[in-house]
Amino acid sequence: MADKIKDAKIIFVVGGPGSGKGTQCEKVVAKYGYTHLSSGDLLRAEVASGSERGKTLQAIMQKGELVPLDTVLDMIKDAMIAKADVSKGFLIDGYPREVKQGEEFEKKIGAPCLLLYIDAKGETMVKRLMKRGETSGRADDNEETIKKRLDLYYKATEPVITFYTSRGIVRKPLL
Ligand SMILES: Nc1ncnc2c1ncn2[C@@H]1O[C@H](COP(=O)(O)OP(=O)(O)O)[C@@H](O)[C@H]1O
Ligand SMILES: Nc1ncnc2c1ncn2[C@H]1C[C@H](O)[C@@H](COP(=O)(O)OP(=O)(O)O)O1
Ligand SMILES: [Mg+2]
Repeated sequence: MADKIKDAKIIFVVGGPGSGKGTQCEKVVAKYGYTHLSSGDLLRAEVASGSERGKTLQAIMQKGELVPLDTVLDMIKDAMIAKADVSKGFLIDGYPREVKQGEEFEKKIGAPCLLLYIDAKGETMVKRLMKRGETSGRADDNEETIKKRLDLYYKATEPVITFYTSRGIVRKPLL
């Protein structure tokens, strides 16, 4: 099964919470026809299913913490395999959240050819998320959780940008 995605074109899309990852991915999909897979969307679908695993995930996400690496990586891998026959390439949005996630992805699936870094100022991200929270219904779009997500982004996810910059595959789209 995993053979199906062995040579897939992989683009990581990384940025802070509310930086506009999902918004930019939709534009890339419209222009290039790649398959958009958001780790957050996959996790929220599991929560919406009402499963026991979904309940555990919901509690973690509500606190603004990262769910276990194996859970999110398995979900992405399954979603990639399901689309392998029709996909021209994959936009992996919201992953890796920490360097270790990138390393495990490369071991189990393959290497990215590009990392799109969606950059935004902290205050912009907070403003956008508070606004999104008015209608998103997301349990994590509230002031307290937003602060934790932002702290975690700077601590755990920014090193991902540094890691892939040294490999020369980071591009920052001009928005
Ligand atoms: N370039 C932009 N300018 C203004 N608002 C934006 C921009 N990009 C995204 N937004 C808004 O900011 C919020 C977060 O965007 P989203 O794409 O959901 O980010 P992420 O997936 O990174 O959390 C959304 O409400 C979106 O409409
Ligand atoms: N790669 C990943 N590893 C661990 N947890 C993840 C993850 N991607 C998403 N999550 C969990 C924790 C996040 O705070 C939550 C929402 O993710 P998201 O939809 O990508 O949100 P954001 O608006 O912060 O970009 O889901
Ligand atoms: Mg998103």
